[in-house]
Amino acid sequence: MVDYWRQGSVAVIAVNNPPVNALSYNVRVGLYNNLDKAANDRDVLAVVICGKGRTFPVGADIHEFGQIPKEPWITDVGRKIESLGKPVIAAIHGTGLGGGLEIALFCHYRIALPNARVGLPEVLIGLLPAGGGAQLLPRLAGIQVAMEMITTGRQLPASEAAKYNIIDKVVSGDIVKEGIEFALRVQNKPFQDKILRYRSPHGKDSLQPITEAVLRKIKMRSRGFYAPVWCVRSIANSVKLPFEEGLAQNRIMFQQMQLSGQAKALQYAFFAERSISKWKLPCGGNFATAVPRKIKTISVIGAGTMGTGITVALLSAGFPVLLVEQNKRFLMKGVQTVQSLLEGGVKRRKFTAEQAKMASSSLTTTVDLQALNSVDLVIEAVFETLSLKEDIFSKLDKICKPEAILCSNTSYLNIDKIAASTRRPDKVVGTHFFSPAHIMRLMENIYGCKTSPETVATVMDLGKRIGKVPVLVGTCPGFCANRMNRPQSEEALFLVEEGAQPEQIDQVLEDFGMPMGPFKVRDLAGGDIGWRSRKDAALHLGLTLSYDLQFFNGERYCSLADKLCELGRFGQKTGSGWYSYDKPGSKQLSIDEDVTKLIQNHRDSLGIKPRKITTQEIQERFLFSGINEGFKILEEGIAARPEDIDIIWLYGFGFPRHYGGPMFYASQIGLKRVYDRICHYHELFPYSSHWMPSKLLQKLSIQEVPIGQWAELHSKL
Ligand SMILES: CC/C=C\CC(=O)SCCNC(=O)CCNC(=O)[C@H](O)C(C)(C)COP(=O)(O)OP(=O)(O)OC[C@H]1O[C@@H](n2cnc3c(N)ncnc32)[C@H](O)[C@@H]1OP(=O)(O)O
Repeated sequence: MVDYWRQGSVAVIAVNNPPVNALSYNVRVGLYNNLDKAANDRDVLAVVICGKGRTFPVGADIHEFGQIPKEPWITDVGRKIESLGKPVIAAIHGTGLGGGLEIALFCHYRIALPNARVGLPEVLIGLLPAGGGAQLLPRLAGIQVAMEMITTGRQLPASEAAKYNIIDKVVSGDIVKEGIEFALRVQNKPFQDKILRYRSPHGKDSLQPITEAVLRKIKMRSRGFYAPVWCVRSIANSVKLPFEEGLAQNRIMFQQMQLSGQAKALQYAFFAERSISKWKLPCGGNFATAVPRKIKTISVIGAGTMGTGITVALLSAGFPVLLVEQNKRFLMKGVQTVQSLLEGGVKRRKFTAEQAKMASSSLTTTVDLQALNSVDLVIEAVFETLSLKEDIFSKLDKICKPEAILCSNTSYLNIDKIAASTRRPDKVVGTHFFSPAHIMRLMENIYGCKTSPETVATVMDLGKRIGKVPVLVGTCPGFCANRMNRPQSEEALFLVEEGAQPEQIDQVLEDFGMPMGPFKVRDLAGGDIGWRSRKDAALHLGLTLSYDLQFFNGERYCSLADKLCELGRFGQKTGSGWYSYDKPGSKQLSIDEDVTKLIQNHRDSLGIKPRKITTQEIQERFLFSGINEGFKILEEGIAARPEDIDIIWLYGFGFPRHYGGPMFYASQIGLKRVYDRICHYHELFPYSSHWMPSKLLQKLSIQEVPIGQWAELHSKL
C-alpha cells in the first residue's frame, strides 16, 4: 500500500492505495514505517512523499469512520516527519485533500503540478481537520485563509495555494522527478524554520473580528448545519492553545462530531452520490455492461422555460443544439431567452464571454421537424399533455434515424405510453430536468418497460457530461421527485385550511433547512400551471372544480390554491400569490392581508374552526407524508435504493444535506416512530390516501435494519 525506493540520496515514499490513495490504517502504518526506514538510512539525505496513480492522498479512508481509530494516526505520521532530521517534500498531483494535505503540511516543503488542487473538505462530511490541518494552516496561510478554506471545504488550485504559501513551488512535468530534483536542491540546507508547529498563526491579533465575520456568514448559509461552527472553534484553538494541546482538543471535538447524526448523514450522502451511477434495470442490464451511444448532435423540442434551460445546459457543455418550435415567433422568443441565460451565466462567472459566444454559435433553430432526420438524440420539452407528446413522438419516430434516442422531459407522464407511440420503445426514455434547467443539477432519468440498457447508459452518460447528477428511476405518475412532493404540497394546504398561516409553514420548513417553504415555492413556480392541470384532470373525470369542494375524486381536497388563481394571483410573475411582491417578477415579498382574509373566509365558508398548529405537526405532516410515499416508491421498485431517492431530494429540492435526504432522515428518527406517526395521521385523515402506511415501512418498523439493506428487503416483500 506504500512503496519505497531510493534514488541516490533521495528516498521516495509513494502511497499506492487505489483509487484515491485514502489513508487507510495500512497506509498510515506503511508511511510511518517507511519514514523510519528513511530516517535510519544514512545515505538518505531527503525524502519525497507522493501518491501513485491518479492522485496524492485525498484524506482519511471514510469507510473507517465509525470504527475505533487505530494508531498510528495522521498526527503520528506528521510528528515522525517533523522529527526525521531530514527535509521531507510533499509532491502533490491530482488532489491533496484532508489528511493528505495535513501530511503535506507537516512536511518541510510542498510542490504541486499546475492542475493539482488542495483543500480541507472535512466540513463537507460533518467533521473538522483534526489531523493537524486546523493547527498548521493558520500558521502557514494565516487565520483568514484558514477560516475560509476550512469552513467551506473549498479546494484551491495550485496557483492560488501558492499565493497563500501553501505550495512552495508549482512545477510541470513528472511530479516524482520534480520532487526528487527539489529534494536534491534542499537536502543539505537548514529546514528547521519550515516546521510549522514552531510558527505562530498569522493574523492572530485579528482572531476575534475574523471569527465574528465568519460566524455571520456561516449563520446565513448553514441552516442548522453545525460543523462549520466547530471548524471555527478548532482554528481558534491554534491561537488560544499551545500546538499539542490544540491538536488534542481538536481530536476530542472530531470524535464528538463523528458520532453526530449530521456527520453520519453527510458521509452517507457522499457515498450515496457515488452509488447512483451504479444503476441496474429490472431486465438485468446495468452500468457495468451497457455501453452508451456516442452523442454528437442533439435537438430540443420546445423553446419555453424548460426547453431553453435544457438548451443552455447542453450548449454550455459543448453540445451543438438544434432548437425546434412550432412557429417563428415562439422560436425567436426562445432564442432571446437562450441568449439572456448565456449572458446571465457570464455575469455569474459560470463561463467566460468567449465561452458564451462559442455556445451561442452552436445553436441552430428550425420550425420544421423534418430537420431532425440526422440528430443523435432528441429531448422533447413541450406542455405536459399526453396526446401532444404521443403525437410528437410518433412523428419523430418516422423522421429521426433508426438509432436516434428519443427523450421526454416529462415530469409526470407515463413513459411506456409515450414509447408506445413509436416503433422504437427501446430508444425512448424520460429525462426530467428541474427548473431552472441550466442551473439545477438533478436529472431524473426514467426507464420504461422496454427501454434498453444502451439507451439508459446513454442518458446517464449525457447527464454526467453536462454536469448534472443523473438518477435512474422507473415510471409511475410523477416518478420519484414529484410523486413524493405531491402529498407534501397537499398537506401544506390542509394545514392552512385547519389553522396555520402560509408564512408560518414556510418558516418552520426553512428553519428545518429547506431552502424555501412550500408557499414560496408555489409562488416561484407559478400557481397557474397546477391550476390548469387540476382543471384538466377534473374535466377528464367529468367533474368541475368548485370552491366549496372538500373532496375530489374520493380524496380530501382544498380549493384555496384555486381561489387564489381565480383572482389572477399566480405568484411572483404576477406580483401576487400566497404573498404579495413589490412588482411582477420581483422576489421582494410581504405578507398580504387579502390572503389572510381569503383564508379566513375559506375556513368560515366550510365551517372550519381554526386551531393552533404546532411546529412539530407542520414538520411531521410535510416530511412524513413525503417519506411514506418514498417507501411506497421503494416497495414498488420505482427507485432501486433509498440512496437514489435521497440524492433526488438533495439535488432536486435542496433537502438539507446534513440530514442525508428524507429516507436517511427517517432512518435516523427511527422507522418505528415514523411509522407510528403516519398511522396516527392516517387515522385522523382517512380521506387522504397518501397517509395509508407503506407496507415496506411497516415491515422495517418491526425489524429495523440498516438503510443499506432496505432495498434487499423490499425485493423479498
Ligand atoms: C483525524 C482525521 C484526519 C483526516 C480526516 C479526513 O481526511 S476526512 C476525508 C477528507 N477527504 C475527503 O473528504 C475527500 C473525499 N473525496 C472526494 O472529494 C473525491 O472523491 C475526490 C478525491 C475529489 C475524487 O473525485 P472523483 O470524482 O475523481 O472520484 P470519486 O469521487 O468518484 O471517487 C472515486 C472512488 O474513491 C472513493 N473515495 C473517495 N474519497 C474517499 C475517501 N476519503 N475514503 C474512502 N473512499 C473514497 C469513492 O467513494 C469512489 O469509490 P467508488 O467505489 O468508485 O464509488
